[in-house]
Amino acid sequence: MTAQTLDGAATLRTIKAELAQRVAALKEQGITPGLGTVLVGDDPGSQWYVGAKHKDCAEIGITSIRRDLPATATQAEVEAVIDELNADEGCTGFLVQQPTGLDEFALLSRVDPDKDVDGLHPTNLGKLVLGESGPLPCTPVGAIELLRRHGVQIAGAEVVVVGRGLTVGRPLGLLLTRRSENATVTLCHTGTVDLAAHVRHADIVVAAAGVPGIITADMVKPGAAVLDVGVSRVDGKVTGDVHPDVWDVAGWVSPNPKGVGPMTRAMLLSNIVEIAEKSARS
Ligand SMILES: Nc1nc(=O)c2c([nH]1)NC[C@@H]1CN(c3ccc(C(=O)N[C@@H](CCC(=O)O)C(=O)O)cc3)C=[N+]21
Repeated sequence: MTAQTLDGAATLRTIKAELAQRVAALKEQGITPGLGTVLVGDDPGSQWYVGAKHKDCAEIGITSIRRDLPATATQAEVEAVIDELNADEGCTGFLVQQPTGLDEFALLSRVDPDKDVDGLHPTNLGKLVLGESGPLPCTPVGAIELLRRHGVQIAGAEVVVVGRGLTVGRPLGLLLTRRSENATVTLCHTGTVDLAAHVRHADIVVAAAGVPGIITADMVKPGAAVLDVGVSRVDGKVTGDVHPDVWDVAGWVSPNPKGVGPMTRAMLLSNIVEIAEKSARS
């Protein structure tokens, strides 16, 4: 038996086609959405991600505003760029690519929460906890959307999330336990004593630990859906948290690359379009 693919690359293409129509409708109302990015330093991975986001935008008619700063940029210099983008009317929303090596909490907090396309501003994470609407974090929402678009049932499912990071694991537990999703979530992490015992019960496993191959075939319930969110580089190649043998046991697997990564970009585009549509209504 081999698992079916949760195809993030194909789903990104579908979502882009849907969003292109909404962008065209906005343009008829005289609104052109604009995405800003702030990149600090010259990490090749970060440069690739930011480049991909702007390419996506160009394809669907979203304007790009790109601010690349040298690795020597100070906290104050990055904050000045954030202030500039907060004030820029052509910038619908923007993000500061992580990691910056600077005080990340201060940077996140300085972004106008209404322009926070990452959904990581303390106000927006607070809204998520409180059940209020607002921009949502792209990677965990992308993981949920990937399951939904492949018909994997979330309501009633036992979900094991491995990883408690700010951008994936922690918000994913909050998202999946909302009434609208109705999953039961166990949040595992490096302090979990017996990871295998938890994963074995899961209908859906989300591996976001950043430990190559941490999810092995013997841990997975036959037929389960396994999402590989971990990104490590082993010998220059992207390597996920899911061991390749898991494909023989699981019902669904999201590959890595071409799984949740492209979905993160899809949800970023979706957040931008939603902010622009909200401004069109007001
Ligand atoms: N403020 C901020 N917002 C982010 O959303 C953010 C960030 N910082 N820092 C880094 C992470 C990582 N991230 C990815 C985006 C796209 C892919 C992606 O599309 N990957 C492709 C190609 C992978 C490759 O070949 O390198 C794939 O999975 O198929 C992956 C990872 C966004 N992040």
